[in-house]
Amino acid sequence: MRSYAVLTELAGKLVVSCQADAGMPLDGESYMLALARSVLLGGAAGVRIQGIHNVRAVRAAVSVPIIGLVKASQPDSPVYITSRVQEVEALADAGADIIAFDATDRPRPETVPALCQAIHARGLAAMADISTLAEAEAALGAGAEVVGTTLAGYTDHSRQLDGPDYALMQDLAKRALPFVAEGRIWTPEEAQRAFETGAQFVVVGSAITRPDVITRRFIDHLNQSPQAKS
Ligand SMILES: CC(=O)N[C@H](C=O)[C@@H](O)[C@H](O)[C@H](O)COP(=O)(O)O
Repeated sequence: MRSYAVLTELAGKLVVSCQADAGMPLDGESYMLALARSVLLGGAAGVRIQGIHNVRAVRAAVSVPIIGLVKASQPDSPVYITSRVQEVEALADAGADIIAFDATDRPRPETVPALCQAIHARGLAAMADISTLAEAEAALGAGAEVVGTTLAGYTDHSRQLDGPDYALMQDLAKRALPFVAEGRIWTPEEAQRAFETGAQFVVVGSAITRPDVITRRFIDHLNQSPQAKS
């Protein structure tokens, strides 16, 4: 496995995912750039950015590491995070330093080794988004530098949890497999626990950059309280 300076640079640090679903009010490159600049002001060491135009816009303005990905639904396949070599090429052209791709064990348009090879051919680091230990082992065996717990709870065959999947992190740590903690991390304490469990770095998204989701959590909680107005 090659070593990538960008992974060393992020070790022990917080990366913030800046994403908006298609059609949401923050869906637009100027908004993504503003979010990226804001989280960097707050001390994020890097950003995770979805979409070619967003990666290009953020790359032009910031020098921190960018984890790039493309979300695109595929015909006859449930995978939607970077699943094609042509997406890898476009992310590399746009200036990503690390490319995140779906490495789950599901029908896919192109294989995990083919994606890793395409990422490495551009001199970039491969971050395999996985949902289980077996997927992590397969992806690292196929050449990925690091796995992300990103898709734990988002495949039918993985543990469905409300919070971060620490059991998966522990399994990865026990086997000394390099991993990034990502997915449903809502508090600084949860991020700290992920580091204590052995994460190389931690990625937080919704808790910082999705005001609609954050607001909904407040509303849902308040609606459950006896004082709530119906
Ligand atoms: C499952 C999936 O599609 N995850 C996506 C991956 O890029 C993003 O929608 C998440 O926001 C990101 O993983 C960060 O996670 P959280 O927002 O829970 O902190």
